[in-house]
Amino acid sequence: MKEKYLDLLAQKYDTEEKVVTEIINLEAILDLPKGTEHFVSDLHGEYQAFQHVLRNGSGKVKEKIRDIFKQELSEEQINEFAALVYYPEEKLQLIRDGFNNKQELNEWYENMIDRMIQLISYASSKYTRTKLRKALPKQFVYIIEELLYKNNEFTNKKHYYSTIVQKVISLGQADKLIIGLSYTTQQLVVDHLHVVGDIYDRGPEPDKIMEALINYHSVDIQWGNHDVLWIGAYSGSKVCLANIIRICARYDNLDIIEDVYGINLRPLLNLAEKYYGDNPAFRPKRPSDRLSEQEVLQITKIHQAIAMIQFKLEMPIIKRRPSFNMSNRLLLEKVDYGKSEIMIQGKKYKLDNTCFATVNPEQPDQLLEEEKQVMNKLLFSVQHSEKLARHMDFLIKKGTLYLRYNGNLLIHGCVPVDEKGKMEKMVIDNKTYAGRELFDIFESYLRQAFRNPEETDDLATDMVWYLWTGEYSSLFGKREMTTFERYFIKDKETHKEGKNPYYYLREKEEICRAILEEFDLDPDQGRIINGHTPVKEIDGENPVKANGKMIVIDGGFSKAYQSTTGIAGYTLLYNSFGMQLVAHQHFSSKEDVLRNGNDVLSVKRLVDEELERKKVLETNMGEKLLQEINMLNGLMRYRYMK
Ligand SMILES: O=P(O)(O)OC[C@H]1O[C@](O)(COP(=O)(O)O)[C@@H](O)[C@@H]1O
Ligand SMILES: [Mn+2]
Repeated sequence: MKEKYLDLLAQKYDTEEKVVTEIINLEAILDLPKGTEHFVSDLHGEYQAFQHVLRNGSGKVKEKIRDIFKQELSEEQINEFAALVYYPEEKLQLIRDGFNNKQELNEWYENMIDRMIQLISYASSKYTRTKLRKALPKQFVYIIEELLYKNNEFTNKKHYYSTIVQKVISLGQADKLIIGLSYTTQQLVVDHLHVVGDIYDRGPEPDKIMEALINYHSVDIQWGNHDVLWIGAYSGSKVCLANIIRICARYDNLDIIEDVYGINLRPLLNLAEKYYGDNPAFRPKRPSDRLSEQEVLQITKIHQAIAMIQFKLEMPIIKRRPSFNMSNRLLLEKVDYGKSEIMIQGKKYKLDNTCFATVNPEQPDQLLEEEKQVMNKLLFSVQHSEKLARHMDFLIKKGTLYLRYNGNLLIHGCVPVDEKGKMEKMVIDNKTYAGRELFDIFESYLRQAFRNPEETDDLATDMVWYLWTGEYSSLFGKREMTTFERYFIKDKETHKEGKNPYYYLREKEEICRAILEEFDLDPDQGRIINGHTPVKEIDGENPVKANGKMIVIDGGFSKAYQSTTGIAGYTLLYNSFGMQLVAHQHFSSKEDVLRNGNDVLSVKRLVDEELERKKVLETNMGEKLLQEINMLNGLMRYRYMK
């Protein structure tokens, strides 16, 4: 077996020199400082704000510009330069419009190209030349390398370089070069991106975020509860599908379903028009000015129709899966339809804003024939949307339920524990799981559901819905989801969703250490990185918990939640010098950055400083490279050193 493998390897490295070169190359990489990891979470469809954080590398781009140019450029010029690197196409347009003389513009080009080359040279100092080359715009690699490796000490060469730049300008290529250099800079400041869940729901453009991630140079995703809801819908779960449409209606985002993913809502609208009227509890949350009263009414009707379908669809699942332990959510059975009341935990509540026209009180879990047909059509449409297929494929390919990366544990929600901090157990298919094993079995069910989209009611598909809303789901982390109560009961007491004890126990170092150990990570070195719960900076909450073992970075991108956090949330950077938490102020708009240089105010907070600069050798990637080196050494002995 081993020899066969080495023979295969020898096809790629077919000369002694090739093997030696690769070994030396890999050894050199191991000795370089580790690349910068960038952590973001809870993007919730806010593409513009996300783009900004991505393009400015949570402040890294400006930091590098400042490092090099603080002596020669004013703060205003630094902001201008940074805006150019973030949004080169638009900024160039503005700059060009500002010049009325070609000569001056050309001087500006020459200056700018020179500065950008300096910036790239600085930002790439911890990479090999090969890696830098891969990040350069393809059509300009030769030119940029000539400019990069110039040596100003030999002034006779200066003329040569100036000639190159002037040629680029006179041939009308300056804009393209600057744009290419800007994207290279963005790529160099962040080596790898982690998205700690919740790309979808609430905001208007999750699809654009997906496209940006698909095009990003290096990324992994830890699924959030909202992401698995979309995966569930695509995998055949009708209840997940009802949920995503309900949330889109609630946030006035039905465009995503109809226009972006091409899913026909007409059958649902017809049903909605037939059975529902206006209802204050179901009006969209942030109706925009672009909506007419008629459109608001339409959305309100769709919202009710799909919410009622959702409540009905939940019931058979709860009944066929006793281990989900959700029988208290069989709410439609607890309603007194005559009196419009409900009994919850022994207490009677009045129901308001009800819309039970399609409910048969004798059999409240029964869908009308029309409702069934609507759901079948919707599911067909969802499973045949090419764009959705591409996005869901990517989520599955790059995503996991949790990730161990460079010694840290990345999870969107929580590790379900009891009050004492012991991992909660769940019985699935007659076997008991807890801790890491529970995560692994959840993930394998999700993948199974995705592989079998034609199965709509099997355990795997039901399990995806459980991940959205179940008590021991690592993504949800709450006792129950009180959607029904939020729509129909005034008393806010019933809206509470009791959190898993994890959310107060994670303040304790020993709990976090135990979790890290459960995931086979070194508790002295590792940390847990969490998303999901907005950090209420307003109330003095600290995102760094448990003596630094726990970092909560809910990005707070979601506009709907910014009033509860007081800021626009956090992102995290982890480079060879240590970890830095970045607090972002509310993002106004791209135009504001472009015109006024008003970058989001990002305040850095040091989480931890490495005593010695961390090298690639000490990372996940380093481990892989070491294995490769070992194999190449093996090949060397086997083939060439006889
Ligand atoms: O803010 P909305 O639209 O009422 O949604 C509230 C629901 O969202 C959830 O908070 C889940 O979403 P998050 O993962 O963003 O917290 C549920 O627990 C809750 O019922
Ligand atoms: Mn979440």
